[in-house]
Amino acid sequence: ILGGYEAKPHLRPYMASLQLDGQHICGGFLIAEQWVLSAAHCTEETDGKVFQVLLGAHSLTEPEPHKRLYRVRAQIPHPGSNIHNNKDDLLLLQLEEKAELNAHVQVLPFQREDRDVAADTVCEVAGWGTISHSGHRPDKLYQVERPVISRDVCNHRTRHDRTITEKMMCTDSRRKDTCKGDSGGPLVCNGVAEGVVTAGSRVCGNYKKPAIYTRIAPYVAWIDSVMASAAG
Ligand SMILES: CC(C)CC(=O)Nc1cccc(-c2cccc(CN)c2)c1
Repeated sequence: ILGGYEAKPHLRPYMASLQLDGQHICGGFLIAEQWVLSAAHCTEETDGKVFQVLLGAHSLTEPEPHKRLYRVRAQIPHPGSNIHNNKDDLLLLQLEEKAELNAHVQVLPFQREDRDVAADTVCEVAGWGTISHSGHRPDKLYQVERPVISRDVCNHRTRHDRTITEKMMCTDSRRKDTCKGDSGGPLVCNGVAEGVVTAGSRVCGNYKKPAIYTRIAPYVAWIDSVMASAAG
């Protein structure tokens, strides 16, 4: 997160850190007791290894009550996701067991109605992604508020030049922005997850490259069917 600030501990009890060998790779969030939603491109550099999911954390390294690392039973990327574009950039992770819910571990509801969030709506995004252009990785969760920008503005020739589909949304990226390691985290508008951070052009804090999110509502049928099929 660039241009943001340290989050108040445990006010985002749905936040997940996707880790490999104890290292934070991407964000994610709890959508059901045994399911985390994240971004498919987070598996690009994992060389087939399966993530572990840290829940209930504020600091990545310090011991905290209710902080717990879960094994993953299954990792299911959306069938349409690929490394060449940001399309269908979603990843469902089934935990080995149901997460123990408490004050620090909670599910976040996601938007089920497929209607665009109005431009200028101020949403919030949090993550353990880099907090400086030099790539400093924070130990604590950071957050930032960002206004939604219209798809027409985001698709302008000088911005993302018609690559933003109706299944994506954008926020202004002038100074304050998402960055490496924030992928997979939720864009929360009025307390509801509307989008999932995707890397897009993989630049951060440049107003010419607004932040891109995969909208969740268009994927409700896929999410529900995967969770139903693997239930139990
Ligand atoms: C395996 C993955 C972690 C590889 C990856 O995603 N790299 C990478 C590098 C630079 C910026 C970003 C990035 C992420 C989220 C939002 C944005 C843009 N605001 C950029 C992402």
